[in-house]
Amino acid sequence: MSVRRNPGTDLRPDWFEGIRINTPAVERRAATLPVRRSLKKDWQAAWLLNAVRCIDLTTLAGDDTDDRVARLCAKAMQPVAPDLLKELGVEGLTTGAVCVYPTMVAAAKRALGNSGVPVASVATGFPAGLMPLDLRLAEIRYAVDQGADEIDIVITRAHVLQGNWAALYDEISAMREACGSSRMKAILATGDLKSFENVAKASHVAMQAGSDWIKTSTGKEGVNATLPVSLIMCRAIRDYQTQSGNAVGFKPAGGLRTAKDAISWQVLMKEELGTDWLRPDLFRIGASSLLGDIERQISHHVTGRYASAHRQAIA
Ligand SMILES: O=C[C@H](O)COP(=O)(O)O
Repeated sequence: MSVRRNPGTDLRPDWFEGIRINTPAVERRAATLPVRRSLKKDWQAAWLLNAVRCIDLTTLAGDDTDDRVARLCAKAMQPVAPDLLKELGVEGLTTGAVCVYPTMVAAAKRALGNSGVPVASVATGFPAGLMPLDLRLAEIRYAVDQGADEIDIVITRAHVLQGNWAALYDEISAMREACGSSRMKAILATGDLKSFENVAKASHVAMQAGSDWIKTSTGKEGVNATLPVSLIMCRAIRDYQTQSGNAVGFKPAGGLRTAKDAISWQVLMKEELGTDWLRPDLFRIGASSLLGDIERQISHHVTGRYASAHRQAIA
């Protein structure tokens, strides 16, 4: 299967400079999403299983070890108990990827073997990104050498806050080049960007510079993924596709913890971008502790009761 890439474009400020956001309208629209669908039971299970295949199962903690990463990878390869999957008639379900720090990539690759589950590595001085550019690029190359299939970069927030779109474009383009054939997600750290206009413009620049996905947050900002900010980013993806013909993926990350969150974000993708954006090549959910609640709800769907805690996912 050929791997989808966004080739990017030249920097085109004319594609985004005129953007104005009607904040109350965005917030009203986002507020309707969690209640928009009263999903029938069977559909609910299907949406939860789909969320699982789109999760970037993540550990990004200072006390990560090879053993913890190996346990995470075991969960990524078998995210839902086999007896539940059998009842649902589902085989071969894995998460979309695992996401780790660069020094954990080799351990993740070893643990995942030939399962086909990709390894995503954060890089570029995650989470703040305040390192000289040559060191950030070297970190990308290190993660790629270790075997990372995907690289989650962070941007220099100051470039956005100062409206320095050329500097932002050049930085992300250089990162894209350093990624080589590994696909790149650009983390905008939207909680740091001060306005919806900045989020929209940074989304456009990141896509023009060749990001394969745009991602909301590191999980370490004061405010991480929200539905209003995700709506802004999805509309930027839609506009960029109209302007350039290229499809770019979306990854909300940070603070997504419940099965209800997983469904709300999928409703957003379906309504704003269409069903192509419910597949792992165009949609990922970055989460360290979402899978447990999803498995709980799937278990309830299959057995009619909630399983005891020891049966639930570590993540
Ligand atoms: O990219 C993924 C995020 O770091 C995960 O954030 P979380 O720990 O709030 O789920």
